[in-house]
This record gives sequence, structure tokens and C-alpha cells, in this order.
Amino acid sequence: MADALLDVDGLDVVYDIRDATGRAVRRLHALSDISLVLERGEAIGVVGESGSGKSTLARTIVGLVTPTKGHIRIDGKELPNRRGSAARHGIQMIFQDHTATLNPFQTVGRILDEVIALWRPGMAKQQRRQQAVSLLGKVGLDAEALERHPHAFSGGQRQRISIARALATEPRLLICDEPTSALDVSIQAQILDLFADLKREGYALLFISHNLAVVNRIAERIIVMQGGRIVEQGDTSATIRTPSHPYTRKLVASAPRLSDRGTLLASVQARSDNPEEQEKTR
Ligand SMILES: Nc1ncnc2c1ncn2[C@@H]1O[C@H](COP(=O)(O)OP(=O)(O)OP(=O)(O)O)[C@@H](O)[C@H]1O
Repeated sequence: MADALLDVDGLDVVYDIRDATGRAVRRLHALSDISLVLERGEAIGVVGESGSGKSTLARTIVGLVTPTKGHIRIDGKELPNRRGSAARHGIQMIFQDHTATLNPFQTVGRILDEVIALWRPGMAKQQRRQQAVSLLGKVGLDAEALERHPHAFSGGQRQRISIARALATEPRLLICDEPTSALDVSIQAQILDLFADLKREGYALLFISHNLAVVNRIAERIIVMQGGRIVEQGDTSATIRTPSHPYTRKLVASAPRLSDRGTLLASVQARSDNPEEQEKTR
């Protein structure tokens, strides 16, 4: 598809399951024949129960898992399955566990500066600092954050910092693997607002969540996965309103208050005035 940003075509992933000695004892088909197309600036939500293959899909796209079959193309060109290759092609991943991306021994300024310097080798120090301040502003943090270490921030703010770090590589696509699941419900709403803002700015999102309400808030299209396969995909609201696959029907039926769409997030929003988060953010 010529105009697609990301084109995943017939992707299979098989894991070797090993015993304690490291010997492969069986194979697990984690992804089977996954195909999806994501347009520029579009947000697609990926839902499915635990073990359905959502993280494997994300990790395969960014080169952390090697597929046994299929193609991943960015701008119509094959994306090499290597660590770092996705970043060079404008794809960044945002994890649930931001501790993985934030070095606790470095200040936020240092964390951001390392990435900016890598991406813009010729940029002068003062300009890099300005760039870091601008990235912090984009995620709702002020320049003061530069001098502090990650542990000085709340969970929601640390997730903001890891988003700023991802944005430092000037990506076009953010692959978000349960980026709000580890946060309090009130903070979740604020981080979701941030993703909605980023989407309005033109970033494409592949947004993985087990929470249908979250996907409904962020993504115009939805992909439903079960047992490593896509069982349904389409417009998010239409799919939630009239799911056609029995598994999607089950997911919708078991989602709390989803029958009254919007209510869940409206209630989350009403509680999003978390003083701790607000105080530290500004
Ligand atoms: N490195 C691995 N080695 C072997 N099996 C794995 C590995 N990673 C995942 N799996 C298995 O692959 C299947 C898909 O896992 P995956 O983590 O992709 O699902 P998921 O939908 O993201 O689940 P969750 O929501 O719990 O993160 C599961 O059966 C899981 O146990």
C-alpha cells in the first residue's frame, strides 16, 4: 500500500519454549498471519486478553523479536529486523515499565541530552538544552525537571519523561505497549490526554491495551487479537457498538461500563485533579 506509514504483512512469530537446561522442548505460535496497515497520523488500538500476542506484535515491529515469516514495511520499504533500525526509521516504543528507559543515575537533562546529541550530532550544547526544554514542554513538564533524577517524580511524570525521550528521536510512529496500565486511574486519564494531543500533532500511534475504554478514547481503528490472530478489525466505535466476532462480543460485554461508552473515561476525568501530579507537573 503506497500511502501506508506501516504495513505489516503475513507476520508469524514462533517462540522456542526451553526447559531449565536451555533445551528447546516445544514451539509456541505467538503470532499467526498478522496483517495490518497504519496510515500516517492514524491511531490504531490493539486489544486482546493476556497472552493474545499484543506485546509480541509490538516487539517484533521494533526488532526486539524476530519473525519466522512475513514482512514489516515502513513507507513501503522493508524494515530490517534489527535493534535500533525501527528508531532510525521513525518508530519508537513506549513501555508500561518506564524504568526500563530511564537511567536512575542520570538527571532528566542528561537522559534527554544523550538522545538529542545522538540524533543531532552537530547541534550545539545550548541548542540541545533548548530542545530538551521544548520536549519537556510538549509532555507537560517544565525546565526545572532537567536538574532532577527520575526518582524525584511521580509514576505519571516518569512516563511523561520517557515519552519526551522517545520524542527526542523525532519519530512519526509511537508504539505504546500498555503505557498507562501501571498508573493510578486519575493519572491514566492525564497521560491519555497527552497521547491524544500527540496524535493531534500528527504522530501515528499503535496503542496496545487490554482496556477497551482506553482504546476507544485514543484510536479511530481497533484490532482485536485472540490466540495470536487478528479476529476482528475496523472502526473503533462501530466495532464496540456492534462487534461481529464472538470473542469481541465477550470483550465488550466484560468491559466495565462500556455499554455506556464514554462514561468510564468521563468518570476518570472527573477524578483527574490529582494534587500530587498537578503539583509536581507545574
Ligand atoms: N520470550 C518469550 N518466549 C517464549 N514465549 C513467550 C515469550 N514472550 C511471550 N511468550 C508467549 O507468547 C504468547 C503471547 O505473549 P504476549 O506477551 O505477546 O501477549 P500479550 O497479549 O501482550 O499478553 P499481556 O497482555 O499479558 O502482556 C504468550 O503465550 C506468552 O506466554
